[in-house]
Amino acid sequence: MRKLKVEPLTREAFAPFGDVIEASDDAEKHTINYGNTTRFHDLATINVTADGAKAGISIFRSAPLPMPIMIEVMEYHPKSSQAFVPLSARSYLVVVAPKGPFEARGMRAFLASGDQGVNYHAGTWHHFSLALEDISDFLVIDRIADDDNCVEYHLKASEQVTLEI
Ligand SMILES: NC(=O)N[C@@H](O)C(=O)O
Ligand code: NI
Repeated sequence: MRKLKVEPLTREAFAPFGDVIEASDDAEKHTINYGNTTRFHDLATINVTADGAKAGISIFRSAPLPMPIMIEVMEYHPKSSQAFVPLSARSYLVVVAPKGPFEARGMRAFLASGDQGVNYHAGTWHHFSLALEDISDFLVIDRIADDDNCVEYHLKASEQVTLEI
């Protein structure tokens, strides 16, 4: 089975797939609250209200998958973005592929720190949340509606990969 190398998560590397949510030096910063707070401004493009839907905030409590992690299923949300912000101060994995027809060779894996969130843009293929080490909580900002907004693809055996951390 092919091994997919895990890369460090950076805003630049993740740009084709979405946004990285972090208090980085290159973010637009505003000093507010009489100088007591720095606002790291407008870090992600949230798009969750298509077809009259509403924005929602949820918490996902994810259990780590057994090692080595095998990527067998991917998904995307055609109508909305989906953001994950770690609440357990622990690294986690992000696996994505470019929008459009799924291409296994287009998959990329990233190691996110406990200080980095990700926001998948609508249509970006991604694996469900991949906790590491222990059960981890993620704050999730996504679209709340009763319609179907999740397309799943089960990878053929020849397309499946294991993650090389
Ligand atoms: N199914 C669900 O709400 N979660 C997935 O979209 C995910 O990306 O974890
Ligand atoms: Ni998702």
